[in-house]
Amino acid sequence: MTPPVPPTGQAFAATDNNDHLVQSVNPDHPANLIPSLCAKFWKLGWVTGTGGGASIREDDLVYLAPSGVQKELMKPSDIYVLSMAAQAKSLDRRTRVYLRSPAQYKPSQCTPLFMAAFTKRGAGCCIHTHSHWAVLVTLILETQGAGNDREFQINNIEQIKGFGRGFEKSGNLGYHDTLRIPVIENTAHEEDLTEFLEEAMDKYPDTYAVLVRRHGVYVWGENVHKAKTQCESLDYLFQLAVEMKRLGLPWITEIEPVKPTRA
Ligand SMILES: CSC[C@@H](O)[C@@H](O)C(=O)COP(=O)(O)O
Ligand SMILES: [Zn+2]
Repeated sequence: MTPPVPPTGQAFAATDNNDHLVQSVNPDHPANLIPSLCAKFWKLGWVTGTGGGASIREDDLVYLAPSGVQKELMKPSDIYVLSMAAQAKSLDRRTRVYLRSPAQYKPSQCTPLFMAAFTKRGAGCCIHTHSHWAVLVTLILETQGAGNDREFQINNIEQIKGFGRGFEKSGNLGYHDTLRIPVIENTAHEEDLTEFLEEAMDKYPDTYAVLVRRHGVYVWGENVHKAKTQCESLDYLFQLAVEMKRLGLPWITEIEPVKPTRA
């Protein structure tokens, strides 16, 4: 049955809170998957101290975590649900049209940033981490001065093959391709990052991630599997890059594609 859509800008009454949207025995249902993924991400240091999070889109429905909660302890009943179609009809894009809204919480402050990945890239999942490695990479870039601090670049590392070529392109990057991730400056309030994230997406149409200086990273993918594996690949590369910097090794190297020869 299609869930009822509330009029623009209005919330459902508590008695009509569409609880069925977050009730499923399927572990892959977004309302079950967001808590279980965040519990895994917490162990990686990605969603420490209520920071970071994840959102999933399935067709028209977007599933979101509450704001300021311990993301590793969330329950399916804590999850917000909104309709993209109802949202698109809303005159004020800052007014969110929730089909389900747990009364005791507020929705994640990352909501407009997750929505940017869903609307501009058709993503099925977006992950936000406060990983030390992501933050450290932005700090290292900062020391390289204006002009060189707005993009992370790395090439000739096997894990780069963990990334898709780009939006609406098939296949993955190759070993010799350069992975480029834009960096935006942090703002006092999470939602104020939205216009800068969208600007970076326009400037880098093929990127699946945007770094936020001294804050973390947003990573998306066409489905949960791709968002998660791209986020893992990126975290691996960020950690490697920090260690390479410590060892005085460059992130970009001029290695000509060579045919391996037998000894
Ligand atoms: C540790 S507070 C972090 C928040 O300000 C924000 O950056 C964040 O990532 C999570 O926001 P939230 O609204 O709790 O989902
Ligand atoms: Zn954050």
